[in-house]
Amino acid sequence: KNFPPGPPILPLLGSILELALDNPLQDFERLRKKYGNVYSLFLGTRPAVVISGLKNIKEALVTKGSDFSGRPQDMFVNDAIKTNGVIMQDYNLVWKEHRRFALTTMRNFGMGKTSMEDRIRGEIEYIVNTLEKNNGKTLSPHLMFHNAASNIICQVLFGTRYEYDDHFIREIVRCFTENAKISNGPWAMLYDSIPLVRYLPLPFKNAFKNVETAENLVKDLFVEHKKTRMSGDPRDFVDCYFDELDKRGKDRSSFSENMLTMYALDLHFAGTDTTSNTLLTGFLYLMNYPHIQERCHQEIDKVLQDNETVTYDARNQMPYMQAVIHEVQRVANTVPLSVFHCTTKDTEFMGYSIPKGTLIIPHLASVLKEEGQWKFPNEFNPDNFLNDDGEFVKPEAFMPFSTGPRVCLGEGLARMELFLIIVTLLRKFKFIWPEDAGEPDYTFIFGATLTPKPYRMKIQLRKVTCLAHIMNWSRTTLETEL
Ligand code: HEM
Repeated sequence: KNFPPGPPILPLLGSILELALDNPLQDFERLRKKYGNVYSLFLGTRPAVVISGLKNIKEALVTKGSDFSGRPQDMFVNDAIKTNGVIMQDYNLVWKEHRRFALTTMRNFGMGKTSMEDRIRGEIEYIVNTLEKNNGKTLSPHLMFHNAASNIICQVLFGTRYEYDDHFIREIVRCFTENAKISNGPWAMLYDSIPLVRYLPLPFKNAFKNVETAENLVKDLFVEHKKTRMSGDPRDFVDCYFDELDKRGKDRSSFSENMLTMYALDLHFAGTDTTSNTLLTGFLYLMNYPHIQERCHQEIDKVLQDNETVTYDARNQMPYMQAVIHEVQRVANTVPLSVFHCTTKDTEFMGYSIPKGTLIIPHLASVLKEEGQWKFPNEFNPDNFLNDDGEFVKPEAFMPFSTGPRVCLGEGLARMELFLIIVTLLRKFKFIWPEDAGEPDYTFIFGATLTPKPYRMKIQLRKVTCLAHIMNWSRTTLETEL
């Protein structure tokens, strides 16, 4: 009663036939135009409310944050991850304690401070090496960026990085890629809509096996950590968690080794595809808007001059670069439907009644292109983030990390990664759309995150202007020649 309007509901299927399974984003937009910024859908027998537009998303996720910050608990994805970890944890003490722990830990490790920067810069050296080896040639950057994002989060979690053919990382990536596909596909939909099928040996069982495989791999790492850790002198996130377990003694509240296993996998999953897909989108646009890339080069050269390292602080002197990176995130639209929320109690919203346990889909994509919020909603244009004086400004509608109590926990880390990687690479290289590549395709492959279609980029070392750069360039060029 008084539930938001929506398309007709079929028995068992609900309104699922309204959505194209391979990419429902256009359907979400079509339904928004027909039923308004707050409308309902039935995913099988499960009621859901889709919320679009800045005003409504803010009202739900911020103003009524405690009513709207739950997570659904009886879906395929919960059973697959056994409801440990933080991403799918309900709005409860376990979530609160673990979220606070991660934020404090990452801050102490330098979330916004130098040591986190060093971890990121260390990984950037590997990207630079790869690009230098390909000077004058073309390469496909997908694996390179994926590996870099994965390694940065591995450095934070486990204090180590991995070559891409390493068994550990290959298996983790395989498990998550397969599970992301199963979670977004028809088997998960069937699992969620018709509870009886859950007991049948259908392909979704593979997802449970994959989670077990990933858990066992991480548990092996914990064994190693326990052998070498020094209590009170943590090297990484896992050590910090063990210190926390020691500190809590018998009264561990929600902290446990099982929880850590899924938590580590959660953070790795959340921090890899998101960041790497944003980077891929960034370089796709920078190559095809050479005048924007050229302006980035000019600002970087002017601000950094012959400073050897790129620091995160330098962003405050680079309004244009900041605008470009934010614009990349706006068009990348990496997590278009956020992570699904759930109402924690019966609540009133925009004149509608929404019962406790209703699935909430924050349609972030609608805000990132909302008419009236942006100067150029449908263009790639850094002016969206610059005022008339050329200063960087961030409109309220910039919410690729979502908003409210559930806002992305890795936002600080992700922003630092994007700035350091993009600026360091643009400082050293020019990225060119290959002559034989045809027209660029800006459409995305739909999944838990949006991925740009595969592309190649041509690498050209820039004519270097400062001494530190010349020295560095000569050494690496010489090494390559040798
Ligand atoms: C460009 C990169 C990234 C984007 C666009 C992004 C976006 C998002 C979004 C939209 C959500 C859902 C928020 C909600 O439920 O309302 C989220 C949640 C989350 N993100 Fe990110 N993210 C990024 C990078 C990262 C990184 C690097 C980490 C790892 C440290 C991370 C960890 C998480 C976690 C743990 C959550 C769940 C938070 C909770 O449920 O309380 N993310 N992210």
